[in-house]
Amino acid sequence: MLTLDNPALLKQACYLAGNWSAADDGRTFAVHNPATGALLAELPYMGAAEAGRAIAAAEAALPGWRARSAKERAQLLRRWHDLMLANQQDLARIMTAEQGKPLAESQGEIAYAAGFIEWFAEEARRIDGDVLQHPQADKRIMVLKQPVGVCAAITPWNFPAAMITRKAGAALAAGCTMVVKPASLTPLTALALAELAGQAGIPAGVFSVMTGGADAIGTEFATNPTVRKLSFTGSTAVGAKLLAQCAGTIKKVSMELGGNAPFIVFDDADLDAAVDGLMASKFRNTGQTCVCANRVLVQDGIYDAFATRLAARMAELKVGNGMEEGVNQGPLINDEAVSKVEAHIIDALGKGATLLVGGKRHARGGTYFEPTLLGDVTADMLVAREETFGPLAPLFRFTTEADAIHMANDTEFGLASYFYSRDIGRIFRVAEALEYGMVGINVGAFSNEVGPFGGIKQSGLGREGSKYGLDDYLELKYLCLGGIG
Ligand SMILES: NC(=O)C1=CN([C@@H]2O[C@H](COP(=O)(O)OP(=O)(O)OC[C@H]3O[C@@H](n4cnc5c(N)ncnc54)[C@H](OP(=O)(O)O)[C@@H]3O)[C@@H](O)[C@H]2O)C=CC1
Ligand SMILES: O=C(O)CCCC(=O)O
Repeated sequence: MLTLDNPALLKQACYLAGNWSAADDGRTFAVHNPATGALLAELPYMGAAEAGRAIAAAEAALPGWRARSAKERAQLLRRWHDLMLANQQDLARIMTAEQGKPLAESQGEIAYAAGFIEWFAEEARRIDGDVLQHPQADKRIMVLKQPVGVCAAITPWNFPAAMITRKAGAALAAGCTMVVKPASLTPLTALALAELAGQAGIPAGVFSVMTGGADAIGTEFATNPTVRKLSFTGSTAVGAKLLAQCAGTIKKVSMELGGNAPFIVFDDADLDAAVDGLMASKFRNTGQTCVCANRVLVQDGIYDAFATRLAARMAELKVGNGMEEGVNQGPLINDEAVSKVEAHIIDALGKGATLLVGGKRHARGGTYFEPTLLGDVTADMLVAREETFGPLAPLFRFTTEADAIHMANDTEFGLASYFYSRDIGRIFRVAEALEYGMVGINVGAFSNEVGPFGGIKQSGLGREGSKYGLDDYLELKYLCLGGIG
């Protein structure tokens, strides 16, 4: 049983056009706690018809929302942010219950998620146009920035709050309206955020959250001509499908997809700092993050020392129910996630890797898994190519800087990368050579509302958060004014 200070935050309905609604046919699906298997809620299993109505409500709300002054929109966003922080403990409890991450991480994610709303409330006031010099003296060029219009978003289960606010904060600040479909595994945090948006005074239809059939809702979002932009965070396969579907109505898209992050430790690195950085990067959310280190590349001269220090730190990790005090590794999200980690370990050991720590399902049962360290991992193993999305750190050995850059870039993905070095020349050379949207240099965690988050290659399109994140929700309009002279 989930105990909350404000039980009204635990929803059993969807928030469409400002009303709490059931599916048209009354169908529901169950949401379970991955730590215990307990049933948390039965939620509406909606489809294309309800998605079409949510989009129509977002269209109806658009003229009023975009006509408000930037200051008014900013004030409402600010109120939403404040309510998120006022309800931080309950939101974190809901998140840990449905997602499994330790409560401290959930509390951190609520603060991170609220940070995007606060940031875009501030940025809303600075959506300024431009006046440019025309090549002819009697004319002027003006550039206006206007909201894209109705937006839709599909979000994943690994960050149930922040992946919504990073999109919705920018959309609402720009003057767009938005319909969100959260992951079916973690919809309760999203619905609690919708409750708070309503309490903040964000008008009906400006922000809606609907749950149900991913394929039907996704197809409606991607093909309905009223939707002018679709923003997606999730797997590359689903992102590619949505991108193709969006082509029919030439929508703007933002895609934040899978990664295969290299974490490079050079001989000249501060080893303790590198171990700290890897622990932060690899084991955040039990390894279920698209920016988690997926391949740890370690230079020959410090390979053994790094492996020994890392193994000692990993042995300290406490696996358990995220609601328990002191736990820093929760369960994996489901059985498929466990199977993928197991498959990567079995494949690597079969091809010559060595097991240094962990390696199997945790004695607690369920979807708990032992934090695992593998040595002597090579490019022919599955873990070199695929995102593990679990608590597995594979160590690859390299000799030269050129080898490290080649190995790091040898993937179709380009989201996050990390390296540790104290040589300033190397820092510039390697940072410029890495084919990634984000590079952590002597840091293992870089996510915040100010930095532009996003990837290249098959990791996606567009940037979220930061002063650049608003651009994805704005259109430029060119006005040419004559007859001045
Ligand atoms: N970039 C990232 O942050 C993430 C990457 N991943 C990667 O993807 C792998 C698989 O995770 P998974 O949860 O299956 O990711 P998915 O891409 O399947 O799910 C992400 C979101 O997309 C929705 N979705 C699923 N199928 C469709 C569809 N046909 N049309 C429209 N929307 C759809 C899901 O809805 P529903 O939940 O209802 O199925 C969910 O809201 C992970 O192991 C990881 O490697 C996963 C999550 C986040
Ligand atoms: O895995 C993800 O897609 C969420 C990104 C986490 C972050 O914002 O750091």
